[in-house]
Amino acid sequence: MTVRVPAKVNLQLGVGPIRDDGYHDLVNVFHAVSLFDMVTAEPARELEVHVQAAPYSRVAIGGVPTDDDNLAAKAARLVAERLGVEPRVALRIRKAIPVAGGMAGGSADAAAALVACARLWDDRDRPVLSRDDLMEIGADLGSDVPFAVLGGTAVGVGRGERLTPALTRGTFHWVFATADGGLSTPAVYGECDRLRLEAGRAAPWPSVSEQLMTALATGDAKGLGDALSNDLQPAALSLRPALRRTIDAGRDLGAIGALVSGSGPTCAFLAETAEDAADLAAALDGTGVAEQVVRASGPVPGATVV
Ligand SMILES: C[C@@](CO)(OP(=O)(O)O)[C@H](O)COP(=O)(O)OP(=O)(O)OC[C@H]1O[C@@H](n2ccc(N)nc2=O)[C@H](O)[C@@H]1O
Ligand SMILES: Nc1ncnc2c1ncn2[C@@H]1O[C@H](COP(=O)(O)OP(=O)(O)O)[C@@H](O)[C@H]1O
Repeated sequence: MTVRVPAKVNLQLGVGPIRDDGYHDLVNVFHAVSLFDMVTAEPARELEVHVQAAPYSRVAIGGVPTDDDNLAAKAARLVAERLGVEPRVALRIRKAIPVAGGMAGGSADAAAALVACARLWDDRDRPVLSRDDLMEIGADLGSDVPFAVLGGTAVGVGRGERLTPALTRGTFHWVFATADGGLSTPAVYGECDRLRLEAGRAAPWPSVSEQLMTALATGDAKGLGDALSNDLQPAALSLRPALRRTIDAGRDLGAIGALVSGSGPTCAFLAETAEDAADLAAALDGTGVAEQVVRASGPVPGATVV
């Protein structure tokens, strides 16, 4: 059973006040893009996790656990528990999504494992677990996991796990600049809180950008480029000042939108056409500001059996 699962970029990441449980209330507009991890699940004597970089990808897999800490392993255990079976499965993960890169690669693998294990263990004719059930189980694994099951473009509220699909038209063309070394998501949220406290600014209550929703619904790439926003960007730049050069380089080379993807350090650039994206990727690669330059388009479906 092999499942293909996409990376995400956040088109809007509005970070509200910190809650009693330590999470922040968000308006999180997720957009799934055509950069995929593959997860294969096959029967085995016990739960095993194997991780490798996808062919032709230069993802550094050093930081990815191969034990029970791997989010895909946690996902397999939760599905087994719900179906009342033993988690006897070997999970083979081929990663193309950068690790700790702000593109939700770990969440993607968890989503893929949920879908793959449910297919492996659930009743084919009368499945116990629906896609909604898998999204609900996913929310216990991480705020971004339900979206990796769903895919497309969607607005997430709460900690990002409560999703409503967004209306979109056409395809958007992206270029991603990866960085050497990741950024820790809790550290970036912590830095966001610290910067707000230092500036004496109360956390605003975020709301969905109408400009963004209109651009998505009409397939207006320029409008989308103008409406992109990420409240975690100042924190990511504070922790990794070199990213400023990457963002500026993309803009100088003609990107119609540029921002840090989620908690970073990957930077995302929007182009008007596929051809513009190819030109931008080639030019950006030549500047040396990125570890790797990757092209992708969106929206694409969530975790899908192939
Ligand atoms: C920032 C975002 C944007 O989509 O993703 P990345 O860019 O890291 O992929 C997400 O909010 C990350 O989601 P995810 O990576 O699933 O986070 P979780 O495992 O749920 O939480 C990890 C930690 O992030 C912080 N966190 C996460 C979500 C949220 N709404 N508020 C938070 O403060 C908390 O410190 C939490 O302990
Ligand atoms: N399957 C997995 N792939 C990547 N990282 C994983 C996985 N399972 C657990 N992790 C841990 O989660 C951390 C964050 O991973 P990732 O989801 O790639 O980043 P981000 O939250 O920035 O999108 C990694 O540094 C790693 O320790």
